[in-house]
Amino acid sequence: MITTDRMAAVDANAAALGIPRKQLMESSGNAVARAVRTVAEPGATVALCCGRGNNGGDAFVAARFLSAYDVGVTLLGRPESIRTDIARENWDALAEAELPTKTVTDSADLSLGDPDVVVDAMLGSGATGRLREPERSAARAINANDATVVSVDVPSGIDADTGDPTGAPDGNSIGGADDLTGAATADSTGASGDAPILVEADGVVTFHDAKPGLDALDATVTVADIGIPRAAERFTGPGDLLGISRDPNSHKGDNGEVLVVGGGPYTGAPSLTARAALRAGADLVSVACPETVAREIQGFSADLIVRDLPGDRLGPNHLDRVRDLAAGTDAVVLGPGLGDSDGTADFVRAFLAAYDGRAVVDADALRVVPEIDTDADLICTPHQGELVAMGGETADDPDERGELVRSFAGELGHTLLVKGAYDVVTDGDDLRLNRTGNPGMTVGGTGDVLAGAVGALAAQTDAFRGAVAGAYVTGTAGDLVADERGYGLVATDVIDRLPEAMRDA
Ligand SMILES: NC(=O)C1=CN([C@@H]2O[C@H](COP(=O)(O)OP(=O)(O)OC[C@H]3O[C@@H](n4cnc5c(N)ncnc54)[C@H](O)[C@@H]3O)[C@@H](O)[C@H]2O)[C@H](O)CC1
Ligand SMILES: [K+]
Repeated sequence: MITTDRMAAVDANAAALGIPRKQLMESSGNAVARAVRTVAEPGATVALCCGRGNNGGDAFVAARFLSAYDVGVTLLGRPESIRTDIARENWDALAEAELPTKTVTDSADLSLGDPDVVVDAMLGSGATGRLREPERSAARAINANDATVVSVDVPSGIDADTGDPTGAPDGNSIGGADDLTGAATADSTGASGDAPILVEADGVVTFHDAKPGLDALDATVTVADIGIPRAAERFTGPGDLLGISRDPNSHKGDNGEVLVVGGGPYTGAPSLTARAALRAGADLVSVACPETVAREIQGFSADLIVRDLPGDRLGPNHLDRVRDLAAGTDAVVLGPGLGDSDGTADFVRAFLAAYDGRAVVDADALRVVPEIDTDADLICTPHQGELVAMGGETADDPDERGELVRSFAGELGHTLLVKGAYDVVTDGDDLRLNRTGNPGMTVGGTGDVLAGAVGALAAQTDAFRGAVAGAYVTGTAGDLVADERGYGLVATDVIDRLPEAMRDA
C-alpha cells in the first residue's frame, strides 16, 4: 500500500536512479493496454478519455499499444494546455503516427459514441478539489454509457489516499454518499447542484503498489509493475526532500527554530551543529551552553544566538532555563560537546524525562535514552558502537542491520538514525537506508553536522522524515566536497555544501 505523497517521492527517487518518468509512463501505458485486452477482444472500439496531466499521458501511450483495436483518443482541453512535457511528447507522437485524436474544450461537444471500452484517464494522483468542467460532464457521460470502464491509476474524482471524492470534507466516504455517479443529476438542463461526481469504474489499473483509496471500490483493481526498482523505496533520494519546500509568504521562525544544547568541555561540536542547522534551512538557531565557552562559540559565527548558562558544565541547576528556551522552539539538538560528567548526565536525564517536544539526541546524551520514560519525540543518532552501548544490536548486512534497528526503535518508541556506510533510519515501522556519503566523512565533526541538519529538517517536518532527509543531504553534501577535495574533506566544508545538496527541496 502506498500513499500519493510517498509515490511521488519514490517516483523522484527512481528518476535519480536513471529511470526517468517518461520511461515509467511508457510502462504505465503498456499496462493500461494490457488491462484493455483482458476486457475486450481485438477489433473492439476503445474510447480513451484523457486529461491534461500525466494520467492522460498514460492513455496516449496506451493508444500506441492497442493497434489491434479501433481506438479514439479524446483530449479534454487544448493541446497547448497539456501540463507536462512527457504527456505532450506522447500526444504529439499520436498525431505523427496518424492515430485518431480529437480535442474537446466545451463539455457540450463531448460525445463518447457507443464504444465497447472507455479508458478513464482524466485525473489521477494530481486531482485537487471536486471535478471541474469538462471532466465533470465527461464523468457523467462515462457513467451513463454502457461501455466497460477501465480507469487509469484511480477512477477520476476519487482521492487515492482516502477513497473519498476529491475535494470532499473528511469522512465523506463513497459508501456513505448517496449518488456520486452523476446519474441522478444528469438531467436535460445539465443541472448538477454541487454534488461531487466520480467515475464508476469496472476495472482500475494502478501503478507500482496498491493505493489505500482503492480498497473499498466495487471494481477489479490490478496493480501493474511499471519497473520502479526496489532501490527507489529502499534508499533515500531527492524524493525524500519533497514537501520540505517553504511557503513563499512565510515569516521568520515559520521554517524552524532550533535549540542546540551542548558544549562545556568542547566548543567545536555545538558550533558545527548549530551552523549546519542554519545551512539546512532553519530560520533561528540558538545554542545553550556553559558561559565558559559561550564567547568562543559566538566567535565562530555571528549568525547564532548564544544563551550562556552559569558554570563550565551543564548540570541539573540549568534545567529551568533550558526548559524555558526549549519551549519556544520546534526542535532541540541535545548532546554535541556536552561531555560525560555525572552532573551533565543527570541534567540530560531530567530534561528528557519531562520534555514532550521533538529532540535529536547525539553523542554523550545517547546513553541516557534507554533509561528514561518520556513523551518526547526523539531522533537518536548513534554510530554502531553507541547503538550497542544503548542496548541495540547490529549486523554486517545492511538489510539485516535494518531489521535489528527497526525492532530496537520499536522497543524504544523513538526514531533511530544509525550511522554507517549505509545509515539506517527507522521509527520502528518505516525504514530507509541512506547510502550517500563517503569514507572522507569519518573525519571528526561530521556527526555534529548531521545532528544539526536533522534538527533543522525535523523542525520543519516530522521526526522520521527529518531524519531521512537529514541523512540524505548530509551525505550528499559530503559527496560534493569529496569530488573536489577527496579525503581532505573537513566538517565545515560539508556545512557549506548543504544548501546545494538541498537543491531538490
Ligand atoms: N510513478 C507513477 O506513479 C507514475 C504515474 N503516472 C501517472 O501520472 C498521474 C499523475 O499525473 P499528474 O500530472 O500529477 O496529475 P493528473 O494527471 O492526475 O492531473 C493533473 C491535471 O488535472 C487538472 N485537475 C486537477 N484537479 C482537477 C479537477 N478537480 N477537475 C478538473 N481538472 C483537474 C490539473 O489542472 C492538472 O492539469 C498518475 O495518476 C499516473 O496515472 C505517470 O505515468 C508516471 C509514473
Ligand atoms: K483516472
